[in-house]
Amino acid sequence: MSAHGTPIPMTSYKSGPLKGEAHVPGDKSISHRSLILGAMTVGETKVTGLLEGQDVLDTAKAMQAFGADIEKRGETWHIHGVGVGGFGEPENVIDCGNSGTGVRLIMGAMATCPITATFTGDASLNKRPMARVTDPLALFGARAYGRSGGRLPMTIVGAANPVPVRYATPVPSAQVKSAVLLAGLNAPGETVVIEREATRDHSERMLAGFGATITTEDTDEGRVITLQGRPEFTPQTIIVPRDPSSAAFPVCAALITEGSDVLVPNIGLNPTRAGLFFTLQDMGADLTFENMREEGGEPVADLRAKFSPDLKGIEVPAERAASMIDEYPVLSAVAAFAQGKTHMPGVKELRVKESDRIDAMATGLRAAGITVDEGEDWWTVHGRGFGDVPGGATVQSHLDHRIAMSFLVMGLATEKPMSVDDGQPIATSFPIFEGLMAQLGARIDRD
Ligand SMILES: O=C(O)C1=C[C@@H](OP(=O)(O)O)[C@@H](O)[C@H](O)C1
Ligand SMILES: C=C(OP(=O)(O)O)C(=O)O
Repeated sequence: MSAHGTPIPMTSYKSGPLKGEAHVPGDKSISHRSLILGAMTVGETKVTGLLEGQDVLDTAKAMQAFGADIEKRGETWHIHGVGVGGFGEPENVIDCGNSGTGVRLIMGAMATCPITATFTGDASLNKRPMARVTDPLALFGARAYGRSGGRLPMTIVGAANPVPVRYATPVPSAQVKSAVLLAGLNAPGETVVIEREATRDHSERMLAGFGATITTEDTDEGRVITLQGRPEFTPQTIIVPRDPSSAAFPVCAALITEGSDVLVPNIGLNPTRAGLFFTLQDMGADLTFENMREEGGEPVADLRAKFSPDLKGIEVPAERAASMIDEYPVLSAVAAFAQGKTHMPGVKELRVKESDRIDAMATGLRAAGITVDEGEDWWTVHGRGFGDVPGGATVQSHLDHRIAMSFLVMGLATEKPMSVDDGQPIATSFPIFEGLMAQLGARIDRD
């Protein structure tokens, strides 16, 4: 969805106590992958709990353009796929809207099919680097023609006779890893991806679920993932777990608002995703995992977050970065209410998300009265402690849902309200954010 409508300015006001249950939507990463793998499978894959955020809806549309039949009946999405290597050539440009995951995974999935497709996105996506994906796709035999700097719009000419690839990812990125694995599906023989730092492993888990032969081995080189090409996929019934990256917002809101006690049920605690929650506990948050269990091969718990007035700033371990990469914006908002400094190293990937997230957060935090230091690969938030964060700023969301939601959560506990210039991007990942927060007792208004 490239067309960006009228901005929606929003303001959040000191609130609390927040009480009740927050039922957040389905996991965005798993939702994209369900649609793409379903589209690569002959027969009917059924998905419930799919995130109906704009990013995922754009991926659904794209899969239809490549030939899959996708329909929602009742609460279930039904996908009739075309098989591995069966994608047809889209008649039109594929618009992935705001979604890095969507465009990069789909490029991978089509790169070993004998077809050509052109991709575009919104103003944010068209600034993001794509060479990280097109470089390894070239090794399969695919060609990419984009704007300078490897930016969208971009045309990919798929390899007619793909060869398998062995690729060590130069950046810690599940999107790059997944693009290579999806391309490897239609290459004969063994495709190998090596990642120095483990990133989210939803693709590996789901590929195995659909019937691919895929192994993961931790070695001195890093994590080595080996996939056998040209598998026979079996349609699946998928229940998408709730998104820990969305859960982060009500959890953090509860920690910083006086008297709060919020339960966020059924949250996936896959270790490659759960870093924020351990970091908050390290800061002294009253955050507990209740009813720990296993569902669909993933650890799941109900999160209980209570007002935590004595948070302390910490050193966030760099090796934890990949497991909480999307949560640094909201963590930095919480860090403003902690005593002392929170130092966050090893995070240069934050500079190439929907916005430069270090710059976007640092600018807004400073406007709200918080000192922030930053370098290319790190930043430090100087917390002022609970009850001493001025707020009173209007900040830019830069077409970035997580920036918008982070400042709106922050404003629930600052002395003066916090405003964002545009809350519209929230719909990409968390379309029910406003209603859910209101139900808990948060005052977040459209201006
Ligand atoms: O694979 C995925 O589903 C995602 C991977 C991460 O991006 P990178 O691969 O760029 O780190 C993350 O930031 C994004 O929200 C979702
Ligand atoms: C980085 C994100 O998404 P994407 O890369 O898919 O745009 C995100 O959701 O925080």
